[in-house]
Amino acid sequence: MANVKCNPDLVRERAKCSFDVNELIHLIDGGENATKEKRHFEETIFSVKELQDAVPEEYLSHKDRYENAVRKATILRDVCREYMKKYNYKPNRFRVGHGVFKDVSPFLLHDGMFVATIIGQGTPEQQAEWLPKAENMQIIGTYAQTELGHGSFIRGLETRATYDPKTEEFILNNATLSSFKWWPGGLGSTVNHCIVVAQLFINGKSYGIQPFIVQIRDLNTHKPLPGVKVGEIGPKMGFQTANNGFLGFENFRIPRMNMLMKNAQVLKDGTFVKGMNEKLTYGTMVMVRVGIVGDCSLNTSLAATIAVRYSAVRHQSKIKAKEPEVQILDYVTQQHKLFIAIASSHVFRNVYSWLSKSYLNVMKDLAQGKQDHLPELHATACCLKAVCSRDAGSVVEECRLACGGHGYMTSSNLPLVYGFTIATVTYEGEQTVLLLQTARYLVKAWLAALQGKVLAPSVSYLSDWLKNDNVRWQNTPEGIVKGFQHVAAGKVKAAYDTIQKYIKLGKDYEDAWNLASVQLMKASEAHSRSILCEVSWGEVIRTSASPNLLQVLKQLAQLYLVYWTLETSGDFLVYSNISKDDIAILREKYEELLAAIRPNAVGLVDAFDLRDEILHSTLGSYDGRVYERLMEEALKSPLNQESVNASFHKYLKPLMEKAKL
Ligand SMILES: CC(C)(COP(=O)(O)OP(=O)(O)OC[C@H]1O[C@@H](n2cnc3c(N)ncnc32)[C@H](O)[C@@H]1OP(=O)(O)O)[C@@H](O)C(=O)NCCC(=O)NCCSC(=O)/C=C/CC(=O)O
Ligand SMILES: Cc1cc2nc3c(=O)[nH]c(=O)nc-3n(C[C@H](O)[C@H](O)[C@H](O)COP(=O)(O)OP(=O)(O)OC[C@H]3O[C@@H](n4cnc5c(N)ncnc54)[C@H](O)[C@@H]3O)c2cc1C
Repeated sequence: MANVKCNPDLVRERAKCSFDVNELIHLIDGGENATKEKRHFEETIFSVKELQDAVPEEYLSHKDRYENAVRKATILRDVCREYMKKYNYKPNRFRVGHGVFKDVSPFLLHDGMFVATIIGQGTPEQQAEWLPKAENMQIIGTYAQTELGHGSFIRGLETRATYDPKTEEFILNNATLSSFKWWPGGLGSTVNHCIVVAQLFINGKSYGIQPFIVQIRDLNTHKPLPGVKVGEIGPKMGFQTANNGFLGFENFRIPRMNMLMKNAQVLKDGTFVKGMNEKLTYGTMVMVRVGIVGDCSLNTSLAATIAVRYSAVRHQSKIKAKEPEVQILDYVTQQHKLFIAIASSHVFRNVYSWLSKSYLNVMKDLAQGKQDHLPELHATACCLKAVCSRDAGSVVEECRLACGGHGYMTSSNLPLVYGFTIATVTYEGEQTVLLLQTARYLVKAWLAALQGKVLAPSVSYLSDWLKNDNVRWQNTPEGIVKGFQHVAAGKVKAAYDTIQKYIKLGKDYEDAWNLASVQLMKASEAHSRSILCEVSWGEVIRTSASPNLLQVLKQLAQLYLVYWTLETSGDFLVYSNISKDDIAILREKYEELLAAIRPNAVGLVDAFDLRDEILHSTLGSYDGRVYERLMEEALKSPLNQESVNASFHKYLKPLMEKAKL
C-alpha cells in the first residue's frame, strides 16, 4: 500500500503518526505472523478475477444480484477450500465476505448457524452423519426458527413436529399462516436443508421446542420436496444478497433420528427423555450473540476508516477567516463524531475476546455436566449483544452523516454498512427483549445481594455497592469504571424497588415487571456499559506494547470512558458522588483527548488494515482519491451509457409539446 500515489493530505497525516501502525495491526490480528497470514489470504482472494464485479451490483436486478452473489459464494468456497488445504490455515471468510459481496453471503447461515447447530445440538452419531456433508457443501443449510407470527417469544412458535411411533417419524405441519417460517438466510432459493425449530408433540402432549434437521429440496433438481412450500421474502433494508426466505410444511415426514438429540431425546416408542437443561436448546443463539460483539468491532472499523480518511481529504469552510479552508477533520465537532467510532471498535474487540473466553469456559463446563455459569453467560451475552449492536449502528450512522452529502452515496458504501450493521440490533434476539433477559438476572442477583449471598463476578459490584454506596468520586479511569458500576447498581435497585412498589399496590409480579420494564431495560443497559468500560480498560492496561502505542491505546480507552460519562452525566449526578465541577473537569479532559488523538487519526484507521476491496468506498480508499473515484463510479451508471434516454422521446417531449398547446 505504501507505494500508492496518495492524496497529499493523507501523506501528511501518515507522516505525523506518533506510533508504529504495523505494531497496532499485529496487536489487533494477534501477532505479526497472523497479519502475514491474513494478508496473504486476502491477497489470494482479491486477485481472483471472477470475484470482481464489472458493474456495481446496485445496478443489477434483484434476481441478477442474487445469482451473482451465489456465483461468487461458490467460487469463494472453492478458493477457501483449496487455500485451507494448501496452507492449513482457517481463514476469516466474514471479513473478506464484505469485499466479495459488499453485503452478505447467501451461505451466511450455512456456516454461522446450520453447521454450528449440528455441532452444538447433535449427538456424536448425528454429527458423523451430517457434519462431513455440511462442511463439504454436499448439503447446504440454514437455521429456520423465526415465524411470521413469532420471533422473540420462541416458546410461542407454531410449527409442529408430531411423533408417529408406528413409523418412527415426525410429521411436520404449519397449519396457520402465522406459523410459516420467515427470515432464515439462504432459505429463499439457496439451501436444500434446514434446522427447523418446532414444537414437539407426542401422543397429543407438547414437549416444547426442539431442533430438527430437514431436507426441503431435491439434491438434483433443487425442486421443493412434496409437502414443502418455500420461497423468498423479497427486498429488505439491507441483507439484499442473504436470500432470506419463508417455509411451511404439510404432513411432511422425517425420520426420528432427524431430531437433534444432544439434549432432549425421543425414543423409538415415543418416550421423551429430558435433557440436562431445556435452555441448552437455545445454545446456537448464545454462540452467535457472542460473535455479534466481534462483528460490531469490524463493522465499526469499516465506517470509521471511510469517514476518517474522507475527513482528512475533504476541505470545507474556514476556522480563521484569513486562512485556507481546513480539513474537516480539524473541526472538533467532527473529531467528536469520529473518534468514538475508532474507540468503540477497540472496545468491542477487547470485550469480544473476553466474552469468547467465558463462552468457551462455559462450554467446557457443560461438557462435564456443570451448568453453574450458564445463567451468567446468557445474561452477559444478551446485554452485550444488545448494547454493542445498538452502539455500532449509531456509530456507523454518525460516520455516514459525518461525510455530508457524499455519505449518502451508495458508492461511499456507508449506506450498505449501516444496513448490515443495524440488522444486528434485531436478529439473534431483539435488543429490548435481550436487555430484559439480563434484567431478570440482575433482579435475582440484587435479591441475592440483599440476602448476603456471594454473587457471580460480573455482578459482584452490586454487593460492594450495597456495603458502601457513598464512595468518593475520582476523576481517574478506575474511578470512572467504579462510577459506571454505581450507576448500574443504583438503577438495578431503583427498578427492583419499583417492582416491589407495584406489588405492594396490589399488582401481581408479571404486571409489576411490565410496569417497571423501562427502568429494568435501562438498568440492563447500564450494567452492560459498566462491563464494557471495566473489561476494555482492564484489557488495555494489561496490553504489552511499545510506550508510544500504549499511550494511544490508553487515550482511546479513556475517550470511551469519558465520552459515555458525559453522555450519561444525568445518571452519574443521580447515582454517584460526581459533582458539577467533576463534570467540567471531564469535559476538559475529553477535549484534551480529542486533541491528542487528532494527529493519529489516520494512522489509527490504517491500523484496521482494511483493504480497498473490503471497504468498497469512493470516500475511504487508502489513496484518498475521493473526487476522482466519485466521478468514476458515477460514470458507471447505465444512464450514463447513452446520451439520450428513451424516456425523453416517450414521456418528456410529449409533455413539453402538450404544454405548448
Ligand atoms: C427471550 C427468550 C430468551 C425467552 O425464552 P423463554 O423460553 O420464553 O424463556 P423464559 O422467559 O420463560 O425464561 C427465561 C429463562 O430461561 C433462561 N434462558 C433463556 N435463554 C437462555 C439461554 N440461551 N441460555 C441459558 N438460559 C437461558 C433465562 O435466563 C431465564 O432464566 P430464569 O432463571 O430467570 O427463569 C427467547 O424467546 C429468545 O431467545 N428469543 C430471541 C429469539 C432469537 O434470538 N432468535 C434468533 C433467530 S436466528 C437469527 O436471528 C439469525 C440471524 C442471522 C445471523 O445470525 O446471521
Ligand atoms: C436481517 C435479518 C436476518 C434474520 N435471519 C434469521 C434467520 O436466519 N433465522 C431465523 O430464524 N430468524 C432470522 N431473523 C429473525 C430475527 O431473529 C427476529 O426478527 C428477531 O429475533 C426479532 O423477533 P421479531 O421479529 O418477532 O420481533 P418482535 O418480537 O415482534 O418485536 C417487535 C417489538 O416488540 C417488542 N417486544 C417483543 N417481545 C417483547 C417483550 N417480551 N417485552 C418487551 N417488548 C417486547 C420488541 O422489543 C420490539 O420493539 C432475521 C431477522 C433479520 C432482520
